[in-house]
Amino acid sequence: MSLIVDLLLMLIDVTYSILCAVVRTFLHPRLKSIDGELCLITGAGGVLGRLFALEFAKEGAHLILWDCNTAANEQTAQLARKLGVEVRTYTVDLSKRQSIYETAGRVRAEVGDVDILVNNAGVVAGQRLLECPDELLERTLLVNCHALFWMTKAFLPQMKARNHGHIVTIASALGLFTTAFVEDYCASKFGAVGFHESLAHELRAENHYGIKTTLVCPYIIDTGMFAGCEIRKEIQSLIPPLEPLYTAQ
Ligand SMILES: NC(=O)C1=CN([C@@H]2O[C@H](COP(=O)(O)OP(=O)(O)OC[C@H]3O[C@@H](n4cnc5c(N)ncnc54)[C@H](OP(=O)(O)O)[C@@H]3O)[C@@H](O)[C@H]2O)C=CC1
Ligand SMILES: CC1=C(/C=C/C(C)=C/C=C/C(C)=C/C=O)C(C)(C)CCC1
Repeated sequence: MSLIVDLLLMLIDVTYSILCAVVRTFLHPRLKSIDGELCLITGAGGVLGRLFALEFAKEGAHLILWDCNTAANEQTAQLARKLGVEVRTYTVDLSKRQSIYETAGRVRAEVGDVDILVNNAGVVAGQRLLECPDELLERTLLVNCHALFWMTKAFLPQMKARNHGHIVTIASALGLFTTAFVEDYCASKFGAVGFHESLAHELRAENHYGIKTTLVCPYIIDTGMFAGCEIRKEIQSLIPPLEPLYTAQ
């Protein structure tokens, strides 16, 4: 009996979500202007991070780009500068709390208050749990989940003081449901989703309506991060990987 009720509830939920998506296809939500805003993107040397940087730059936002890969981060910066915005790059290890706090201090001193924070950097161990070195499993939690605490502690106070800001969490569909062999990733992304939801509640409870939050939970994107990941052959063509540019836009 409870299985039938569960199935019915799921059907109502899915139907409602599809209806909302159809309505949004025709009635686009109002876009807010980010012209002149200061936007910090983590993992900006990666595939999605670079595309986010370029999309934000096209809208006139100035950029602060963070990545552990200095060369890739600089490449993103060069591409963004061609679009006429100011860009600063910082090399940082998001798996280390001290590295985050030190770099955040430099940003506050050298550039000023961040308006939009895009927590995009992410990693996956990519090995079976029992064969995976402990450090690699730990790193996934540190980068995908713990870093959200430290980034928010570093930049939310100035947002609260101005009642202005936006915190974007790039989580994953694997923060909403699970599949096999990605225990570290699922644990970290479920953590990211929980973090986002609690933070959104906090901002509402404190009447900080000028600070927005956005949670992004994409399915597999064609960036190479999940290159070996395949779904059942029968449904592969029905749900192909997402295009990186489509996802960023
Ligand atoms: N690709 C996919 O299928 C999906 C991805 N996502 C999420 O989207 C986000 C972006 O993914 P994607 O663009 O594919 O990944 P990429 O690997 O292309 O980009 C991630 C970037 O983050 C950097 N990075 C990794 N670890 C650290 C660290 N400790 N400190 C600082 N920077 C670091 C990487 O540097 P380096 O390359 O040197 O490690 C890289 O430049 C991630 O959060 C991911 O979980 C969500 C759903 C699906
Ligand atoms: C869509 C879908 C499925 C597979 C989902 C997968 C495999 C998602 C992987 C997401 C990743 C790797 C995200 C990275 O952040 C199932 C379970 C077959 C059931 C049918 C719907």
